Amino acid sequence: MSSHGRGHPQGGHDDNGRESSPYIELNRSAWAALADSGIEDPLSEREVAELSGLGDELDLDEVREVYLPLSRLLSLYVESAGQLHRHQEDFLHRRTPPRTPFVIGLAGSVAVGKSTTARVLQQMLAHWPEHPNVALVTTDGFLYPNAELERRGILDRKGFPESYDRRALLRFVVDIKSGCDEVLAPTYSHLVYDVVPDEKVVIKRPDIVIIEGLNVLQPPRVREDGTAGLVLSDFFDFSVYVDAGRDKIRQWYVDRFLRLRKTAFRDPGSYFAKYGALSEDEAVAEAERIWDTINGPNLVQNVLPTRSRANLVLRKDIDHSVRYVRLRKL
Ligand SMILES: Nc1ncnc2c1ncn2[C@@H]1O[C@H](COP(=O)(O)OP(=O)(O)O)[C@@H](O)[C@H]1O
Ligand SMILES: CC(C)(COP(=O)(O)O)[C@@H](O)C(=O)NCCC(=O)O
Repeated sequence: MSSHGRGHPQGGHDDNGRESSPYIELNRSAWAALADSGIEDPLSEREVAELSGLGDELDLDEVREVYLPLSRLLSLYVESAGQLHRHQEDFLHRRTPPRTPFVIGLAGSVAVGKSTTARVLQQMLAHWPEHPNVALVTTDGFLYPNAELERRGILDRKGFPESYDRRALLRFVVDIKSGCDEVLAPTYSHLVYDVVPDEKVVIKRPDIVIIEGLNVLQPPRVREDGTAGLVLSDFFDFSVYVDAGRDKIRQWYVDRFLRLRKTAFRDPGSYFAKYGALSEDEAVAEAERIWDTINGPNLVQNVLPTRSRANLVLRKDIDHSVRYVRLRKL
């Protein structure tokens, strides 16, 4: 265990008598010190402001202290994955190895700020000349359409594992990893609260693909005969879990709902336009109801249990800044 990290109760002891653990936990300043001080600011103040999601605080310090070390670490992983892939192709005597994009899974609760993290990583990784083409895909496009969720009686379980077309998601990531020149991803509109049937994201010859969503780290389901198939995360080269205390995330969800009430919900096309007329107290009660019946239970039952599977956990404080980082070192 590092002197600046925190101990873990699980595991025995290593040769030096220290507690052994597959994780290393670094507080913010210890993690920030891993950024190469020789590198100038990777993003401008304006870029940072544009990347920040609704209600998500993001500033240059966060980029320098949290995301710069992370993008350096990820670049090491990208390089070594590329080398390993080339060695394996040599072993197979394949003369023209297919390109295999590096895939990053990004998980975490609704309203924890995954999309901001994903956008920052996308921009920063694209600044490295070795891998300029970084694509970002959110899994909400793979949700079943509302009509299908209704037919299955699970419209009030949007975001739960069964609300996604998991087979299509798996096919998508296999196509990406197989080096297909062009892969299409379906899209979702938060405004309409449904998938958009005719709108696809086109992913062309990417170097890196970030797949962001609540349930990207779900383990496989065990079939009746005891076997289990492949899952999305089997194709991840690295995974990040954005984490915060449950009460904090609930608060952020309610705060965001109140902000959306003054912005997006005013749009007559919004599924939530009906909430525009609610008083502040009624809006808080409605946001808390949605949280306590859908997003909160999904977090506890399905999302949180996948946290230990991530290579890296970014743990946020109430002000949305990352307080410590936990890396799987083994
Ligand atoms: N009802 C909504 N109307 C418009 N935008 C929304 C709505 N709900 C969420 N969003 C936006 O969609 C994005 C994804 O939100 P979410 O899935 O909660 O993930 P996260 O907060 O972890 O990024 C965020 O940028 C958020 O501001
Ligand atoms: C669309 C979502 C399931 C998130 O999907 P993701 O991109 O994580 O796959 C979520 O934002 C959502 O709408 N949940 C349903 C409950 C609610 O209205 O907040």
